[in-house]
Amino acid sequence: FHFDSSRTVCTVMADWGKCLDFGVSIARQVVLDAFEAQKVVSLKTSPADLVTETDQGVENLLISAIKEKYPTHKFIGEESVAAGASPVLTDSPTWIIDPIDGTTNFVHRFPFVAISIAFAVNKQTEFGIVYSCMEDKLYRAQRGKGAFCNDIPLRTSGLEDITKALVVTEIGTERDDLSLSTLTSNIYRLLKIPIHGIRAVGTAAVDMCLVASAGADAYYHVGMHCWDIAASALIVSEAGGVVHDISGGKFDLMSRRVIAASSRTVARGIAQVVEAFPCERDDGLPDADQAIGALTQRDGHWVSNDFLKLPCDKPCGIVIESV
Ligand SMILES: O=P(O)(O)O[C@H]1[C@H](O)[C@@H](O)[C@@H](O)[C@@H](O)[C@@H]1O
Ligand SMILES: [Mg+2]
Ligand SMILES: [Mg+2]
Repeated sequence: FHFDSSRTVCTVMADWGKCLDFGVSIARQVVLDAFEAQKVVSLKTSPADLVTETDQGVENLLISAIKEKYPTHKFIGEESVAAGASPVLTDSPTWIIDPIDGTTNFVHRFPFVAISIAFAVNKQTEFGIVYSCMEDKLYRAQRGKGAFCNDIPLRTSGLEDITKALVVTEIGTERDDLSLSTLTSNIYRLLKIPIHGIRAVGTAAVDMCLVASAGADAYYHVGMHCWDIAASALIVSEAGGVVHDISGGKFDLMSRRVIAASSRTVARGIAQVVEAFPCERDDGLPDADQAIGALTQRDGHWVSNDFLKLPCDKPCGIVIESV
């Protein structure tokens, strides 16, 4: 099976604007109509991880609208994954969808709620949009073609001096001691640099679009999901920003760790003081920390105390001569 990604991307590119504008315009009306209404709220992974019938309805609406046009494409949707669908990103053309980013805000009528849709081929995001519903701001980017908000070009602040930075992050849905102590100590260490301040809007997608539009200078988080940031990571980089792993290394969309910043200097400054707590990758593969954690010392060697499952899904042992 040879997948001609260039043709598919061009085809989808040719009319993604119309297709998505159509999908978003319907989804937008559903969200706005439901914003003031009473909601039926369910819990997912914690007492703070909320979902409503509107999240599920908007996701179904978007997926069926896109499927009608591109029946062979794949989907990673937040609520489909919650219902058991596989979140593994393959080389196939894949739509990564967060139907309502900021569900807690939506439930409480805190007016920052976004729809996030990204399109990836060969695991590379080709375009993405974030629609901030209550602000009526449509952020969009196409790889190599810049980033825009309501068709106005976006540029990050370009700030290099972290002591002058306004940083956004999220409290997330974790409520265990390790996650919360890591999260709060990260905020403490950042403020002691010092920096100008920290904000949390309640939607990762809008947080990152604030970095792209110079409303903030950086965003960092551990625990969000690929659907929260797939579109906005491209919007930040197309606005001249940088997107890295929380360690300052290479960004990995499925790792649930990110720093998006106005410059590499600011990103490095954040990476030097923030720590990550362990959280399972979106695709369920072992991450580097877990892999090392799975090793024990024996006869002076580091040996794997169980087999690591690698992307090839074949068990294998690894021996590290020295660490
Ligand atoms: O509202 P969601 O789509 O669930 O995304 C939220 C997430 O649940 C929360 O943990 C935070 O990471 C927010 O920044 C996300 O936008
Ligand atoms: Mg989200
Ligand atoms: Mg969501």
